[in-house]
Amino acid sequence: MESIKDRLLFAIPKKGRLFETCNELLAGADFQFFRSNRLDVCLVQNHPIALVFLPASDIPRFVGEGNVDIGITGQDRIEESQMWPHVNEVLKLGFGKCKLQVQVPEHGTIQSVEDLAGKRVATSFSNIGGGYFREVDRRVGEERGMLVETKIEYVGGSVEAACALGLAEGIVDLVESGETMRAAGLHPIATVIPTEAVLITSKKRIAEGPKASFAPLIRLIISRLAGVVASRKFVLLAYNIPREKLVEASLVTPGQRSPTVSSLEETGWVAVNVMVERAKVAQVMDQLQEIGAVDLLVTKLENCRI
Ligand SMILES: Nc1ncnc2c1ncn2[C@@H]1O[C@H](COP(=O)(O)OP(=O)(O)OP(=O)(O)O)[C@@H](O)[C@H]1O
Ligand SMILES: O=P(O)(O)OC[C@H]1O[C@H](OP(=O)(O)OP(=O)(O)O)[C@H](O)[C@@H]1O
Repeated sequence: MESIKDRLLFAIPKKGRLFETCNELLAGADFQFFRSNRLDVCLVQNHPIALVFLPASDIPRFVGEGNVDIGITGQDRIEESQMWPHVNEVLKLGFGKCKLQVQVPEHGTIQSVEDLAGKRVATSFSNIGGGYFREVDRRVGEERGMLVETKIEYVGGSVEAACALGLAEGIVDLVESGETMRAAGLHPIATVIPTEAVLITSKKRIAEGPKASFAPLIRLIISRLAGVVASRKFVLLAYNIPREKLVEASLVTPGQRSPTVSSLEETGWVAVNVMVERAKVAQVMDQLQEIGAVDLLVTKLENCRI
């Protein structure tokens, strides 16, 4: 295999929730690679980059300790590995969004974190969960005038089963749709942190490593991924509107800098092209129609730089 020594090392989650979208991002940014079956390192064909496929939970450490230059992982994993001081978060990627929540059986006697203090909590996030409950214990201990110590029980997966199996009275786990939580008969009583996938760079590798010359390549990765992320977040909206309604419509669709406005052949009418957040576009179209816009067209963005 060609040497990876002279290449920038880019860590990507090798499986799990972030894997698929990471691959889509890399393809969207035109980083071309072929990954042979089960091989965890592969070369990008059109740039001096080697992709290293690692567990999402290990990526903060590899980046933080300077073994790789740049990586994608969840903010929760960075917090859990206590690597924030050693990495720079350079881009929020807009996927892998969920919350780390304290959950308890829906119909049980424990219905607040204060009720849970001093009992057992199962989690794969021992550092985050431990830190959170140390603070709860301190507060509850002061109120009760006694030492309160919640026991953190580490489990590697299927955390939601812990209460039913009698291992713990509550859990700390990730929640996105809430389906897993509800299926296990649990409900949330507190949010510990929100999280999403981010691009991180190594402070150590950049400061001390022999790879300072990779700075332009890191800037290219950030700029290309930011373009793909923005193109997933925004759509292009085009509409026609009487010129006298343009000011009012521009308040609803201000665009990135300002809307692109061109005259129509029909006197008194203009055509507007503007970027709108995908999640808000239906509501924006309703508002524009109320104002008097017609011929509204939404186009998906393939890529962009903003
Ligand atoms: N339900 C979810 N919705 C959105 N993002 C999630 C969800 N579950 C996990 N994530 C994000 O994806 C990251 C990886 O989670 P996942 O459970 O896929 O990892 P894994 O493959 O089980 O474990 P490892 O970290 O060992 O690779 C999490 O740290 C979190 O940031
Ligand atoms: O709120 P939801 O949409 O149901 O998602 C939450 C679930 O997703 C994650 O697990 P995942 O399914 O990735 O598998 P894992 O248990 O192997 O980590 C997380 O650990 C929860 O169990």
